[in-house]
Amino acid sequence: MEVVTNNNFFDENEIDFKLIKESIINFKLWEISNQQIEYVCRLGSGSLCRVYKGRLNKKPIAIKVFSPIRLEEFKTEFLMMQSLRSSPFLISFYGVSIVEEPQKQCYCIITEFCSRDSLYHIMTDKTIELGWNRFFQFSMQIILGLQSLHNRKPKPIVHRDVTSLNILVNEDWECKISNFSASRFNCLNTEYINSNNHNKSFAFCSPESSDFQDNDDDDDDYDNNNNNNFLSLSSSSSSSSSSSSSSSSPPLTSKSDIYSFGIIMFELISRIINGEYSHPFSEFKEIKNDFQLMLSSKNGLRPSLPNLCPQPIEKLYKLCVDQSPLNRPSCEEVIMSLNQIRSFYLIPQTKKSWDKLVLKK
Ligand SMILES: Nc1ncnc2c1ncn2[C@@H]1O[C@H](COP(=O)(O)OP(=O)(O)OP(=O)(O)O)[C@@H](O)[C@H]1O
Repeated sequence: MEVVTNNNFFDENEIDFKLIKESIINFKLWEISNQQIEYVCRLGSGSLCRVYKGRLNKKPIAIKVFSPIRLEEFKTEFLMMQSLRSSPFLISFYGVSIVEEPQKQCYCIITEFCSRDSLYHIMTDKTIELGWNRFFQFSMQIILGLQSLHNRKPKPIVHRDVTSLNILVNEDWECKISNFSASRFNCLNTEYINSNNHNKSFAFCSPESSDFQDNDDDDDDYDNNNNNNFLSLSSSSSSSSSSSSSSSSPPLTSKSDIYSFGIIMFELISRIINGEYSHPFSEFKEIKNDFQLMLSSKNGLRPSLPNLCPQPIEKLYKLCVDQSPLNRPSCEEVIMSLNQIRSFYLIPQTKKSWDKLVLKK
């Protein structure tokens, strides 16, 4: 019998699933038997997975099923989720499971279920009325979620794919930051830029995301200035994506997440004042593809807020999407600002004039 020696070729019958499972750190610790899970219906699908609603011990859950070719993404998301510290504004992680099919094993991440879908879905639903109270509530919850990532000890986490699609909202209208599969800590290398997987997120990518020059020295200065010690997959995971060394990656830090938060502010503000959702950058008809979008944001172009936007909110938005990461506020500063602006809004005279700006159906 001919022996096939090419490593790229394998007979599916010979895949040792047990070995794969054992190679995933802490899998057994977090494993939930598939028999305990009841599947209810399909919720949606992303670029990496299919998502189902299910039940575990009668409690509603979301089951994110990764196809076998997405094993690396599964490992990344699993690594991130097990290292999250509990926060009401981060999606709660319950465990992992395996769906067994003949010659095929799909790995699943089990999380809490968010019945109102994503913040994006809420903003695009014209039947939902959004006013300034929701603006303050959602913005505060998102920034508190980010703060718990950025302040994680001993190693902080940068999400790096903060978009309104990745903010899920539960029955009680609480925002939960989710989808950590893109939280590769060296994500913005060429592989990421060229990937179709994340094409929805370009409008949320900070301008420094498209830097490719080797700027190790800058990285050091930047990290010193920001007291950053961000968890890096290159040191904490065996993921293949980490092999592209951080030496050629731009200095992406918590301030990249703040930029993305600023773009979510734009989405909320324009939805509240205009009464309908506008995609960030969609006003610029000359921008036809993601490359042009990245180039334009690198050249300082930003989605423009409605003319009537209250000035303190506009000021905070502009700071968050500042060209220089160093000028962008930290989560603590955003929280302080939001609290001050909200107190100002609650003064009856201000409230009356700001509420007049909200377009009601
Ligand atoms: N916990 C949850 N509760 C309710 N719906 C969820 C939950 N998790 C995911 N979904 C739904 O499934 C969709 C896809 O999930 P998710 O964004 O995690 O997939 P993905 O493949 O990682 O996405 P992307 O294409 O951004 O990489 C979400 O937009 C949402 O509609």
